[in-house]
Amino acid sequence: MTKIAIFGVGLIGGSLALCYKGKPGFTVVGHSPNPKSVEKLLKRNVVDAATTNMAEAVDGADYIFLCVPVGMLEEYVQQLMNLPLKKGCIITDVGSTKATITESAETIVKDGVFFIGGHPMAGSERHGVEAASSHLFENAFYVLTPAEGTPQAEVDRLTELLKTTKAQIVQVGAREHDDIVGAISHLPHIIAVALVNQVRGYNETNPLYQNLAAGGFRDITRIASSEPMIWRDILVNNRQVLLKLLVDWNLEISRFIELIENSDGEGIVEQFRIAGEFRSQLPERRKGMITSLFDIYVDIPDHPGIIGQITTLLGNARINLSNIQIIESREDVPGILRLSFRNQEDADRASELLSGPYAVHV
Ligand SMILES: NC(=O)C1=CN([C@@H]2O[C@H](COP(=O)(O)OP(=O)(O)OC[C@H]3O[C@@H](n4cnc5c(N)ncnc54)[C@H](O)[C@@H]3O)[C@@H](O)[C@H]2O)C=CC1
Ligand SMILES: O=C(O)C(=O)Cc1ccc(O)cc1
Repeated sequence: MTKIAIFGVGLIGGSLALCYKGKPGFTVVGHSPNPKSVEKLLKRNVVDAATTNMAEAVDGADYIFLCVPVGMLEEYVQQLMNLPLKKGCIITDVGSTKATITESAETIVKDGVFFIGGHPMAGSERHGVEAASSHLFENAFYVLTPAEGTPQAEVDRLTELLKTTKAQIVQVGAREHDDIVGAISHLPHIIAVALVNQVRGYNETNPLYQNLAAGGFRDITRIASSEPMIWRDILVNNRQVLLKLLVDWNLEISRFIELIENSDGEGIVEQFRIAGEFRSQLPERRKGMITSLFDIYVDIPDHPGIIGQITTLLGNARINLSNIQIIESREDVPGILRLSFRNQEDADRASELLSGPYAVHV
């Protein structure tokens, strides 16, 4: 029996637990310092066992996943090293930053125990075990950042274990990871929050801002709803990278100020053109940092109750809808409904189910 211990059974820890729970040959133990959380984990059936006792959680564990906020990782590794761990046990984490924990854990971990940094590059703005899903990591990258001294055989062992998540496992240097993820995930979270707060300020004197802010504004600011404590730790931890990125961001904004000041239409067109060209080369349909949802479009006649009918059909078939949006609905034009799913399988099943009664476009 392979024993997996998970510390911090929230969105990511809970999703990992669900990947292994019930699979033959695995037993999953969750840890929380809070007895109420332990009760909740057992009631929700995401783990085989749960405890507030660290020693009990790691007793005989083959793998230990640290899924707590980034600021707590080092302390957890230190506490684990004061406990009797099984020889050959691999400790890994899921933190969104990798340089500091990979470097500090290398100096803390010893005696036949290994630490290998990890970052599943999938998630959402939601948090807590309620938002966990066994499908979360499917088709996403899962980065491992082993320190130089870590034997490749141990990295291979963890890679093999992680195949169950259906993620694509890749190895990247910890510092390189933080540079890249700083640019494609941490900076966008800052920008989304700053943009929402800018509009929130205008809205104080004119509530029409909020009423009209739909569609694109909602889409690009979804990640502004992320869990504050998780992001406090990420931004503070990756501060050196982020300070450089924010300087570059200021340069990008200054460029737009200049283009607009000069009514430089050609320059603006050029900025959109080069951005569009680069963006069109980004991998599609691969779950990334800013999770792509799997969308289908349904033509709907404009009559009352239609949305209820569609969501009931999906619910009866146990297909999880993650978002729903009416794109167009005027008297003279049939409406288009955008239905978003968390994975391709759900999108395909929904498409098949709905294409009987409705016209569906993928
Ligand atoms: N949210 C996301 O989309 C992603 C997050 N991550 C990383 O995963 C880790 C966990 O984040 P999420 O699962 O999103 O957050 P979450 O809030 O859903 O889960 C965090 C877990 O840690 C526990 N926790 C929080 N403070 C604690 C404390 N002081 N002592 C003990 N336990 C504590 C919480 O009870 C919860 O079980 C973070 O390190 C984050 O950087 C990685 C990939 C994606
Ligand atoms: O919600 C989204 O689109 C995200 O980008 C989620 C996310 C948050 C933190 C990570 O380290 C990885 C992924």
